[in-house]
Amino acid sequence: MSGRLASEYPSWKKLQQIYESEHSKLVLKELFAQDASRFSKFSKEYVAPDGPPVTFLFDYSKNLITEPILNTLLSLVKEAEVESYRDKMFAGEHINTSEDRAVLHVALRNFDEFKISESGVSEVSGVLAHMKEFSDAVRSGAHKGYTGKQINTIVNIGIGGSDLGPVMITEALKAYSKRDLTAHFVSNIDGTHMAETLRVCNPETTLFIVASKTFTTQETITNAETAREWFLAAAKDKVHVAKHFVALSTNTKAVTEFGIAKENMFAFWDWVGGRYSLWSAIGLSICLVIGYDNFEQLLKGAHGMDKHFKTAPLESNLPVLLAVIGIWYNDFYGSQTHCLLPYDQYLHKFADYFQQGDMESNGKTVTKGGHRVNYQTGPILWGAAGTNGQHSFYQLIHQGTKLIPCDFLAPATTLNPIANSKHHRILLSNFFAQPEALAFGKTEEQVKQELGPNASDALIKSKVFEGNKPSNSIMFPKLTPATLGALIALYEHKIFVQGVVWGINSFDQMGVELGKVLAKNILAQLNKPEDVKGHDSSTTGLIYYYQKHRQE
Ligand SMILES: O=P(O)(O)OC[C@H]1O[C@H](O)[C@H](O)[C@@H](O)[C@@H]1O
Repeated sequence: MSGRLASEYPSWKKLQQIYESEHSKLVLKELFAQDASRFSKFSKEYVAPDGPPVTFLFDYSKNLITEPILNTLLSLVKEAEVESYRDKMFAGEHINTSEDRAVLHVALRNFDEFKISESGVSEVSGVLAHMKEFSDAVRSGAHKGYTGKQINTIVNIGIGGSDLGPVMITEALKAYSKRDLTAHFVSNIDGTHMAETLRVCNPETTLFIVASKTFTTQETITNAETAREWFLAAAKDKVHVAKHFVALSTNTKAVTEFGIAKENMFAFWDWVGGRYSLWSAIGLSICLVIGYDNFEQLLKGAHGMDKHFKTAPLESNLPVLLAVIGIWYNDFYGSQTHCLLPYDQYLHKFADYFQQGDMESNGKTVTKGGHRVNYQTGPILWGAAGTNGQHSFYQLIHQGTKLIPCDFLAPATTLNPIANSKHHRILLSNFFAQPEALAFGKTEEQVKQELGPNASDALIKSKVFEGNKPSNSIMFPKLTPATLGALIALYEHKIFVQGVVWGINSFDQMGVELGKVLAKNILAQLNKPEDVKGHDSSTTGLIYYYQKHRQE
């Protein structure tokens, strides 16, 4: 975040040389054979410094690294002054320079421990108390709808960071949820999303949560207006809106103009980035689903990781290690993508969530100093819950032409030990087997032995696994709210470290704007062909086709 080009650091140049001279010799099978203590050297157990008990094992031994490579990567982190920028973030300095804002999602889960002086920080506990009071009232049935019935359905209307976090967490922590409260999440402007949701809602028992940091996002405001119309068609009197609509936002004026009273608004501040906002009032739907106490555990789990990130030396700092291993593949091996593979059905939205977290943060081409980078920045992030991916895209990871580093995550104990935990043992056997197969593969010799003397050469070749595909494995005892909080914070800080090394601003998202502006202009031209002006022939042709075929 210094704005310097990463390629100018001495360690970057050294890493390039190391890669060129050594990468063909970096063979996992040999690295493991040469060093019996490789696992203990390249794995760490995280134990939360305090707060709710959280622990997990981070095994990074199946990576194409040696101690000298790792040390050089850590020198890169030093040269990029990551520690100093980390301290600036925790101190509330305005490290989001293009928007002149602090970056303080850590203040949302701080419980007054780190001293941070930025306006709004002292209001965090008040908003948490408001969230507790309101979620308790809805969950207990004390908060009633306009006909006196209990609320049994919530609809969170939001998009991007005002949707993905709550969706991911409410899925991940479903085991802790109030099962008689149904939660829906409407994000897309496509009317289908709202229409299909309203079809299963009853206006007397539904609470709408309008979640938008800016309260100007076209999708969210349009969806909220439609929901209000639908509600008023049944409730008739506007006075009832107060019991059925709340807002989560930084924009009091726009919330009030929409018709939601200040008492029904849960505030947050401009120093909370959208993709880092699940810890803020944006987490209200999470509180409603899992209860405030579990939400607080989630925050405390993340806070433990914040403390670790803030104080652990670089060589044992887990977000730093995760970040530099990612940089090694992204910038030196030329890997374009990174795969997140949780072996836990509850985490099936984990990769979707970090698609925004990582790609919106580090998908940048200019440094903070305005220079175009001459190296790769953020990876393309993707993934799915195991074992489903094994029956679809893993083929390419195993035998395709691309190097795809993977992170495997799994709980030792399942929250659903059905059939005597048989399912879980099968699941975990796959969690152990896949990284092993990726790393060590299967040689031509082994295939020949298996197939016998009559097998054709082509068949033998098709069954060879080259191996040497890197991965991290993260294993935790059980998926608890605090463990999930720590894992999310681990990846958040990984993104931070990588952004600082690449010299980019991980906290703005200018790239999202152009499409929004063009869409607004086109919306005003959709009525008549003669209004369609100022576009290339392709865009004009597409709009004409729509105008010819639409039926409204
Ligand atoms: O919460 P809102 O202000 O409605 O913003 C929702 C989303 O919209 C934008 O396009 C941003 O790129 C996202 O970072 C943000 O999360």
